[in-house]
Amino acid sequence: MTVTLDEVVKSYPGTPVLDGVSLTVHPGEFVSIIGPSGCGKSTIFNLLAGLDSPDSGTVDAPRCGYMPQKDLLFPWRSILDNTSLGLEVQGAGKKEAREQARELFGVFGLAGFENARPRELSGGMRQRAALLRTVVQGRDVLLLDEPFGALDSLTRTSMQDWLQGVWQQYRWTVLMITHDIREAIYLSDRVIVLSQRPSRVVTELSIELPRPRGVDVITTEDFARYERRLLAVLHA
Ligand SMILES: Nc1ncnc2c1ncn2[C@@H]1O[C@H](COP(=O)(O)OP(=O)(O)OP(=O)(O)O)[C@@H](O)[C@H]1O
Repeated sequence: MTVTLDEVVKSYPGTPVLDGVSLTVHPGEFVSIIGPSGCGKSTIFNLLAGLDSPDSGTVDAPRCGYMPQKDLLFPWRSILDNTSLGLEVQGAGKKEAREQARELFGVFGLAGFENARPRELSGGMRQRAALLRTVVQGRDVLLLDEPFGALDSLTRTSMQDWLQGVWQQYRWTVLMITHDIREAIYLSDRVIVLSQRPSRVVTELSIELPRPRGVDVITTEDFARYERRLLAVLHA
């Protein structure tokens, strides 16, 4: 099912945020949103997740799994119980929820950590656990709000590489917010650039780099060309 925002306008008291934003994400696509700080990226996610409503325009989204910037893992729950929580909230039995989550532990690089507490995990592992919790809920679309924003650059690079690989395998429909142009290019089929607040879509760039992508794609001339185009738009 396709995600669509059509001419969406949204203001908070005294702050016009979205000024007619239109965008589409097709099933199985990986799309990134980049734009200046405060331009309304998280607001778009809140609208898609049904946590807020637009002043005008339409939002048409299937059921979205939302991974917020903070991992929000409960410190007192095991990783298995943290990752099965979303399914339990949706009404699944505890045993069934745990089994479904457990099946993904290998792919998410968490095998053997089922009974660990969040504090025992590295930053990258915590983010993978938060993503696992979102994915296991079986939503049609994943909304990832700066999933790697808080990680150091080496961990971040290996997480991007890992996400590229699992996405290639599962082909989830993903909409991701990032501040990192290279991350957007490396992972996405399409990059959407927003203007300063009140924001509109200024550019959409299709990333036609062959998949699966390895880290060596980052040093290619095609990659550099995409990077230059996005930098030019963002600093126009
Ligand atoms: N619930 C709210 N009530 C009032 N103002 C809000 C609310 N949510 C967001 N805003 C304001 O709306 C603007 C856009 O916020 P939003 O978090 O969507 O931007 P963003 O692009 O995600 O920012 P960043 O890149 O810094 O994470 C900001 O000025 C913010 O202060």
